[in-house]
Amino acid sequence: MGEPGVEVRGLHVRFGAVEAVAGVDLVAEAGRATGLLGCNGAGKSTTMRVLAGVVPPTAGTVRVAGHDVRRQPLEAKRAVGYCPDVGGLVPRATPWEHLQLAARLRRLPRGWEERARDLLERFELGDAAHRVTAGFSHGMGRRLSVVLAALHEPAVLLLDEPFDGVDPLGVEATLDVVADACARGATVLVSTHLRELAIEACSSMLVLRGGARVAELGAAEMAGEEGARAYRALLD
Ligand SMILES: Nc1ncnc2c1ncn2[C@@H]1O[C@H](COP(=O)(O)OP(=O)(O)OP(=O)(O)O)[C@@H](O)[C@H]1O
Repeated sequence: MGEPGVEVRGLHVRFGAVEAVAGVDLVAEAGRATGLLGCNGAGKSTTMRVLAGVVPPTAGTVRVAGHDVRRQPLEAKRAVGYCPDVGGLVPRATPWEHLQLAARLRRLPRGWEERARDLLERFELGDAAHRVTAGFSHGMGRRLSVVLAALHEPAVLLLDEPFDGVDPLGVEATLDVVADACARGATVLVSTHLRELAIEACSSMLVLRGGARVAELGAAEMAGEEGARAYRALLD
């Protein structure tokens, strides 16, 4: 088996007196989607931010596509496509301008426009491609954030709350993006509160509580009423 796409050992993240992440271990394999679940404040977004290179780890080792986020930050960031839980969009820019900027920053070769147009159509954003995002609904913003994360077919795709407030067509398009990424051998992490969508999108789930990992379950173990009860029990 090759190197895991994401490898986190003993991750701690502290913000002043708050320990947001308190010793998380996580190994996510290439070609698979892993869910990050847990209550509000469990440390999911902070873990995602560390993987995306937005927040530095206080302690622990974090490798993304084989690159240490502390020692090789640029290489690690290049390997990642990140949909943050909030923000990330420029209100006065259109989706097409966001895509142009992403393509330039990532030095994408000619031809990226076709994939960009295809993604916009898949996410029903074709008609809004040249409207500033300031007027977007919450769900439209979520969908555009997934498009931007997926544009360059990253080795590691990080989707933080991608389904939040998104309509069924957007959910379907997001599930397709996750499946496509897995099929081409990417490592996918999806943070969500929606257990049923996590089961659809991911083959295994990591449950966090109080900044620490409390369980790792297969999708089947989370399914149905029994799975719902098992998950609920992990949250208390
Ligand atoms: N920049 C920050 N400064 C101070 N505390 C922070 C900061 N970011 C996160 N925290 C704290 O860290 C803890 C974990 O937050 P985090 O956003 O990672 O949780 P989460 O599991 O993503 O929650 P949610 O499901 O509500 O999105 C919380 O107590 C939060 O208040």
